[in-house]
Amino acid sequence: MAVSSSSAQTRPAGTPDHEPAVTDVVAQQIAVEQAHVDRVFAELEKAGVRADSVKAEGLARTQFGRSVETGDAEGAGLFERDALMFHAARRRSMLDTQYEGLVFGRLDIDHDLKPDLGRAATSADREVRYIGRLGVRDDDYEPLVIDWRAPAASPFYRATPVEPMGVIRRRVLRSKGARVIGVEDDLMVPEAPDDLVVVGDGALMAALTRSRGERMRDIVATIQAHQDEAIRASARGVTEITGGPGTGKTVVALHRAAYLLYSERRRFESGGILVVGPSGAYTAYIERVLPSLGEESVTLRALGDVVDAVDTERLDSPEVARIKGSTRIRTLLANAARGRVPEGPTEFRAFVAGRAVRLEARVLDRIRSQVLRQHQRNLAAAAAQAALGEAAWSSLGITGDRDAKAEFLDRWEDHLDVEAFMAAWWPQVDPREVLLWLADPDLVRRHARGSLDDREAELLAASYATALETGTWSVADIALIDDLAARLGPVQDAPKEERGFYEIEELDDLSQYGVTEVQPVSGSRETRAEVVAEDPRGRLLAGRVGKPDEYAHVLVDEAQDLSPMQWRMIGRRGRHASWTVVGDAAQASWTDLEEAAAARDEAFGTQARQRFHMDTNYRNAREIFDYAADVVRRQVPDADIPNAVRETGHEVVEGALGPDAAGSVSRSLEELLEQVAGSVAVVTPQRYAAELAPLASSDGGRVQVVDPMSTKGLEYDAVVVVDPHEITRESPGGVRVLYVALTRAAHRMTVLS
Ligand SMILES: Nc1ncnc2c1ncn2[C@@H]1O[C@H](COP(=O)(O)OP(=O)(O)OP(=O)(O)O)[C@@H](O)[C@H]1O
Repeated sequence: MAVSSSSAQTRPAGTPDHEPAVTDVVAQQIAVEQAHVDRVFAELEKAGVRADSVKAEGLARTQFGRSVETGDAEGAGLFERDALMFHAARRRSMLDTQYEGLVFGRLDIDHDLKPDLGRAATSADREVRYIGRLGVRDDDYEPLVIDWRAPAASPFYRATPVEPMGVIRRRVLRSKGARVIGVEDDLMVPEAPDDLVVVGDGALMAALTRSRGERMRDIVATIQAHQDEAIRASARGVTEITGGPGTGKTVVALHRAAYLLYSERRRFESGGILVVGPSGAYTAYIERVLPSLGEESVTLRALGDVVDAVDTERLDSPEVARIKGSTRIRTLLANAARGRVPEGPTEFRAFVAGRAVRLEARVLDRIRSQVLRQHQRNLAAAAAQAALGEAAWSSLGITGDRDAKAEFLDRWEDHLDVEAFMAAWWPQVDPREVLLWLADPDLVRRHARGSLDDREAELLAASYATALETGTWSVADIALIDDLAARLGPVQDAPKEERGFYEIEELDDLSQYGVTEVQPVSGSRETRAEVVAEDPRGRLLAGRVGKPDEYAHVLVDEAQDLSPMQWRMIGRRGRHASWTVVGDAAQASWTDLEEAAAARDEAFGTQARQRFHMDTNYRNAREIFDYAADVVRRQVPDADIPNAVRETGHEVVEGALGPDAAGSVSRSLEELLEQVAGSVAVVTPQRYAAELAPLASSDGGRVQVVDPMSTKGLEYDAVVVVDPHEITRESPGGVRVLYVALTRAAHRMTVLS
């Protein structure tokens, strides 16, 4: 640790009159900052009491909307809200050991600073500004801490020695709860004033060297100037953030979400922000970032979890995923959604108003097509019944008798046979049912004629047979369920009286047997759960697929992986939204980038776009990243290769896998567990997954065994990459997915071939 300046004024009382030891100076600086942090916490305690009463009056949330810097009633409302958030955050912090400090920054500012003159003003002319996760003022309404998102905090992120923006010293405070445990300074002028101590080797390096936990941390104390630009960019239109692995795209995008909620709270809190990521592991990994920034109102969804009632992690084979992801499949979905219900009736026969009516399959098909041209299927039962009635009357060949027709149609409306026929011919169709119809290869071939070949039809049908066996959907199915839901319309409840009727019947039946306690028809939760557990089909159809929620802002991470069908699904949730889209084409697992780009453009509409490019890799040690970059460059010459900033002196270790894969991997694992303090991952292709799975229990949960696709967006202290050749062979994106696996390690990596 470096101490570049100190003086008698900054030494603690009683220090002998010689240069103080480095630790003394640091301890003393920590004590100075601790005094301020204590004041902030004391103020918040008082504010907590005030905030509770504000809350009781229901006022707090009606007064949002302006910067915390405002001195009027709205500012007060915002401040009380911050106090409320503080109390929520504190409760959370007891559970969350990662929670790092409410006050994390300090600026010493000289408003008349002339950078080229070098020396800055003495303490009397300087302003001290503290930066934190939320804004806090004292009784006189003087700011004790400024919210990191407020304009007044901006120099903390933007000041550089070339353009210091008045800042002499930028200080980052590290804390554990309310206790300050370290400070790191950056000097923005060539020489510090005598009374200003500068300690530390820079906060960024300190942050990057720390070990990785199970959850991503926020970077609010060390956001870099180019990242800050993307975070604070205009909320309108589409913001695209690109850059290679580890360049902070995800973490920047999440801070942007927090910034949008701060700068336009009314719009984004009521309209909602949706964050979509590649997998459940990813959402679990990032889920603490926004709460640690004080924001709880963002919806996080994995691609397998975008549609309500369905949540899956199962991946199809690359071949099947390609069929399900391409918009070519829409022909099949459209035809299936418009087609006959399998096993539905193929003709209608009944006596209505004393007349024998018979309608053949051809007529029924024609009526169905006509009705569906104007209506969504699930909303068209009444229209279908009416059209059927007209057709039935025409089939009788009676002309000119208006009264007879009116009487016929009247009887038709509530005829029991017609009702029974309608229930079978035009039932409410769950979009998931339609997908399960596709387990029939003949039906797929018939409906997909011209859009899928026979082999593709075969593969697709087989995948739905698998769904029916396992009771699980695949991630790619979710977008198809969503597409079908949009075609079919929401499933309608049966009319209320009807249900009442059955309930009474059941009640009567049971009472005959002396049963006194009667369950509702839908059954108790336990019974339903049991049925669902033993019945794969029941599992696939559990819950209700509702209308998609719409959001005011949609943030898509790992956007390069979205298939065209997934873009359409997300697009339905952001029809009136602004977007933040984050990605790196060199890490793509969806191969037809052009088709995906077209679907993405359709989702964005004609909105203006702004682009930000990140070119510094903050995750991987330079040795690790150079290794990965060499691999990807060979096959993807135009890959966007960032610059890794941190060296460790530890090269990537290459080894042989040998016939005993588990033995080789576990030896490498032991070494890595010795070398790093945090998380270690074994990234393995499918071939060794079962054999290596037991390694995950080693070392108190520090080790994870994961497939390459599931590591997207994640990172670990150390990684063993197993059989890179096989990873390339089995993955949908080939070497691009291997590139993902090779860029997950922060400090150490072993590759076993
Ligand atoms: N300014 C910063 N200060 C401290 N750490 C940072 C900073 N920027 C990025 N990082 C760290 O770098 C790592 C990589 O960030 P992130 O996961 O957001 O990168 P990414 O570009 O999304 O990567 P990938 O495309 O490989 O998933 C994270 O540990 C993140 O906390």
